[in-house]
Amino acid sequence: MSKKVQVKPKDLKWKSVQVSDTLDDFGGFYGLEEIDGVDVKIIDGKATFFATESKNNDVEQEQRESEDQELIEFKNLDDIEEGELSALSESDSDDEDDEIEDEDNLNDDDDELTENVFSADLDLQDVVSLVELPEWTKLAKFSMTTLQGLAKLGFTKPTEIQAKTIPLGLGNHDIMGKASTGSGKTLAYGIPMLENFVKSFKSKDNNRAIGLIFTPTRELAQQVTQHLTKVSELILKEKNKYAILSLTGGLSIQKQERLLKYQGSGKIVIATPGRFLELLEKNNELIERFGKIDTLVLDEADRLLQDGHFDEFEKILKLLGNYRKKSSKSHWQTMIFSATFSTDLFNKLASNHNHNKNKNDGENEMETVLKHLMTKIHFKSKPVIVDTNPDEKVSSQIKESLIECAPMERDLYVYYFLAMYPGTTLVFCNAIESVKRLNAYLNLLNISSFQIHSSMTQKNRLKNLEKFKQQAQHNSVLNKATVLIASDVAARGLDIPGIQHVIHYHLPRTADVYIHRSGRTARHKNEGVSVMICSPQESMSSLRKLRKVLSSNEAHLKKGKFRSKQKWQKTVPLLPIEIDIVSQLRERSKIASELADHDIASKSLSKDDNWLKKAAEDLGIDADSDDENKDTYLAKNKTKKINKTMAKDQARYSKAHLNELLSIPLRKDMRKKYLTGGLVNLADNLVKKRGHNSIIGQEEIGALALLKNKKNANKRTKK
Ligand SMILES: Nc1ncnc2c1ncn2[C@@H]1O[C@H](COP(=O)(O)OP(=O)(O)OP(=O)(O)O)[C@@H](O)[C@H]1O
Repeated sequence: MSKKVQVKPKDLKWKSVQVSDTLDDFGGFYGLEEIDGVDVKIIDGKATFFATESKNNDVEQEQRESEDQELIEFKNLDDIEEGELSALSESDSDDEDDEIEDEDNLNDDDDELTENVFSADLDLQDVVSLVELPEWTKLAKFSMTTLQGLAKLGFTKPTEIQAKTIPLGLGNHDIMGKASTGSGKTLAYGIPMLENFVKSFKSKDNNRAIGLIFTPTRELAQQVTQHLTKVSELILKEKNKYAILSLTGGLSIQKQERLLKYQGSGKIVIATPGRFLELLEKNNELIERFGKIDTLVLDEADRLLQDGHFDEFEKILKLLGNYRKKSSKSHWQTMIFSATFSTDLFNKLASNHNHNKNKNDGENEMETVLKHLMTKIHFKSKPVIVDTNPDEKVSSQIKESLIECAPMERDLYVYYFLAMYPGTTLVFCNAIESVKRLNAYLNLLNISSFQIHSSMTQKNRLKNLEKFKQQAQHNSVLNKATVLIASDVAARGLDIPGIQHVIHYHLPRTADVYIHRSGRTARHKNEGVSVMICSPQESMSSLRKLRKVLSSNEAHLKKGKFRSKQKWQKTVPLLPIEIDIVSQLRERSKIASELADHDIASKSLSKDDNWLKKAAEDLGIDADSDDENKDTYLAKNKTKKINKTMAKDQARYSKAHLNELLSIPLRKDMRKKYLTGGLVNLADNLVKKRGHNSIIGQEEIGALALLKNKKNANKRTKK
């Protein structure tokens, strides 16, 4: 009886197996080999090979001859049943160098196979552990690709909205999903679509488009694309590099048309309606291609169905719907998701329906909204409504607060907040000019600040977002503030990791914008702070309206069980302010504000002059500045800007003065003249590096902890 000895995977003599040359018939296989007379045992989660001794010598002998033809057997992970693991050739660690050396000999195709189909670090241990995601596998049967993606992202269990909607999505139901911001809606609709995508590799029509996802902003489309790509990275190999494709404005349409021509590209498309309509109208073939989709998704649906997106979206639905009818295929599955679905957001939809009349007593808000939606969007059947936050409007993981100040002191209190709580902060302004100005103001105060707004090019928006994320990572170690200042284009859906605070520099115009802005913090299971800065007048008017909408939850009104509406929340807790710190910041803030006004006004004036000169050149006339003065609007506008500028030496002096002030450390309780005097031995704290990073004598406490302590303190005093 010949003895079995352990052999290394690379010493095995694999024989390649002839298979048909079209990928489809591989049933997901990318290359196939077989071997006989070798046993495989799983030891410590790793495949170990045992060959008969005689085989072993031959194996070594022949291995050298067949080395460069080596095609390694890879089984598409989706075909691996639990517990059944084919013998996958894998090098153990001491052969790593040879393995790398071998790879150098592989020709391009083999390179592609080795690198594309199976990442070397995904050894059996990982594959075995992948199926051990019980919280997911008890929900439904998922492909190994999806489980592998979820395991790699560390998503050990589904969020509530995912657990409730994924089985419905896999069951091809139409869905209307509502869940608080940061609760995982992207994968709630993304995973059922990815499962169809994985299955499509076994279907004959491997080029068919599987799904279309529409988002209201380019950034969100980019983010959803990245999110889905990460989950399905295992199957998205060179061959499928463009299978999940983002098609948005702001980037080259020619390139997007070229990418759509690649074999296997655009099986899942994430698009903004404007650009997608432009592509459809330029190329009828795309109408046929995307008319065949299985699933259509509207992310941030309420925003998509207003703000002018709806007209474009309606045209897209008509083009694809007409094709669908002609091809007499059943209608596609439709899933619409948002954190906010409130009837007043759907006025445009309900314009030809007076929704008050059509509203049945006790009908809840979601049903009313859905009724209007169904007049505009053709569903396969009545969508299943999944509402995981019927009561609260703002995620319960967000601590809200308010800073009341004079209208001209907004800058000062933003500066105060950032000085006191140097974390990662997102500041929202209602106007692009305010974004630019605040960005200049904070940079003058040596605070890392970046801006994104809709009048920037797409490339610059994405670049600034990237720079902000990198700087935030760097600064968090140094406990320094990093700020992203944004207009509401950034409010929706952006998932920027680690945002600790959201500041509303201006009060949002509607409740849903407030919810979406605040939802940029407290993502998934994290907590965060949302601070509104408003004047006393605003507190009495727009803030009261905002709070009333946020607190009114009609979900409580059930037919026959009329319960009184929750008393709307009269107050949001005021943020405790250290007046002595504010007083030390006042002069710096004033100089920085003036310099920021000067910067913005000077840039704007020079832009106006250039524009006028260019316009005059184009018209072949002299740029006569008098013309400009004759135009009262231009003249007034110009005067306003000139009044904000200062003479060059004045600007230089102010800057020098500001830098001098910035070199003086802030100190709590200015009254204490001596470091060792008073109740707290400041010197001791300094030596032991206790207390606030940049304010002497100030205790180190974050805004979230401060508000939580305050809330608990209030509870205690009420008892
Ligand atoms: N099952 C999960 N386990 C852990 N984290 C998850 C899970 N699903 C999603 N996440 C993470 O939670 C964060 C929020 O996800 P996502 O952006 O999909 O939320 P959302 O509900 O779409 O938010 P918004 O309403 O702001 O668009 C992301 O960072 C995502 O990676």
